[in-house]
Order: sequence, then structure tokens, then C-alpha cells
Amino acid sequence: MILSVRGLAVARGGVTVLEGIGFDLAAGQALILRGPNGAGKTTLLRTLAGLQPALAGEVSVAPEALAYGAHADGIKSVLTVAENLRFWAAVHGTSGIEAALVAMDLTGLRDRQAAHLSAGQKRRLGLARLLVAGRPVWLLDEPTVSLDVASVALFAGVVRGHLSAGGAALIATHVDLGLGEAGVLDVGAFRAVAPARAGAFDEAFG
Ligand SMILES: Nc1ncnc2c1ncn2[C@@H]1O[C@H](COP(=O)(O)OP(=O)(O)OP(=O)(O)O)[C@@H](O)[C@H]1O
Repeated sequence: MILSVRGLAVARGGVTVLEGIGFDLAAGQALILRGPNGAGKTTLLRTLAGLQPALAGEVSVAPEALAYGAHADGIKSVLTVAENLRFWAAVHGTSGIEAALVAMDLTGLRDRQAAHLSAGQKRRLGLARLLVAGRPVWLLDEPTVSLDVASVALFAGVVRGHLSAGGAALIATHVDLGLGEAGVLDVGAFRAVAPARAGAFDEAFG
């Protein structure tokens, strides 16, 4: 397994959100994280990415195998698209940004300053970063936000290519990426916090 999780408990703001999480991710596999707003998908991904500590449990993965992609994707607004990608290639010790530019349909925008990209174009640049990083396990939080239908399809193709090259992906998304082969993990099954009591609204405001 490229990523194994056992008995993991995660918290946000000092409150345990999910507990007893367990799953395996093999090379070539994608797992879609499902659950309503606030269920804990972002918290789980942040914990796996090492951005916050786990409360309990074990995560078995090589830290250098992970690439985390979220809303704040670290784009430097004063740099051009190509300069951003070259920067990340230097950080990750990889070379060549052309394949990433082509894959995310950014060749025509390569010399545009990132500050002047649209929201969807910025998102495509953030996703191109994953390709430049060259890491096998993608942890993705709502990767398709701001993407139009064509870009979602483009991205789904990129994920498929990553999987067939032996990569793996854990993706929190409310959108159907058309990855028929992907598994689904409903984080609701691991919820630690009791839902708000019925009637609480009436008690507070009634
Ligand atoms: N900075 C914070 N401090 C305290 N609590 C937080 C903080 N950020 C999020 N939470 C709470 O933690 C819980 C889990 O949030 P999280 O962002 O992980 O959910 P999510 O499943 O990713 O939701 P969404 O689908 O809306 O992105 C929610 O109840 C949320 O209100």
C-alpha cells in the first residue's frame, strides 16, 4: 500500500471531528472523500498532509510521497505562470514544466502574470503544480472549484493519467469526476461530534 490509515482521529479548533478512520490506498487507486459541508474532509486531508497533528492513530506513508492541493495553492501573483511552475520544479528538484503546461491547457498563458489570471485559470495553475511536484500521492481538497466543464474533464483526465502511471489520489469533492474506478469513503461514518440537537434552533431563537 502507498498510504495506510488506521484508527485515525482528527480535530479542528480543539474539537474532535472524526475518529476511527481507516483505509488503504494502493498505487493506481483513487478514493473520493464524501460528506456534507463541515463533515471533516478538509480536516482529514490537512492531517494526512502533515499540516496539523493527529489526535490518535497511525498514518503509514512516506512524507516525501505526498502532494497536497487545496484552495490556497501557493501561487505567487507577481510571477508568470511559467515562472511559478519553474519555482515549484526547483523546490521539488524536478525538471521540465512543459508537460504540466500542456496537461492543464496553460501554454497560451505561460507568460501571463498570475495576478492577471481568472479564478479558473489560477486553479488550473494550482493543479499543474501537482504534475511538476512529481509526487505519487495526491491529497486534493475540492480541486474543481472554479473550473468550467471542459476544465473538470481535463483535470479528470490528468488524474487518470496519474493513476495509470502508478500514482494514487485522495480527493474531497462534491463534483462527479467521472472516475468510475474510484472508491468512495464517506467521512460521515467516522463522525465524532454528535449533530446539533433537534430543537436547538427553537430553544435559541424561538
Ligand atoms: N479554524 C477552525 N476552527 C474551529 N473549527 C473549525 C475551523 N475550521 C473548520 N472548523 C470546523 O471543523 C469541522 C470540519 O470542517 P472541515 O473544513 O474539515 O469540513 P469539510 O468536510 O471539509 O467541509 P466542506 O465540504 O464545507 O469543505 C466543521 O464543523 C467546521 O465548522
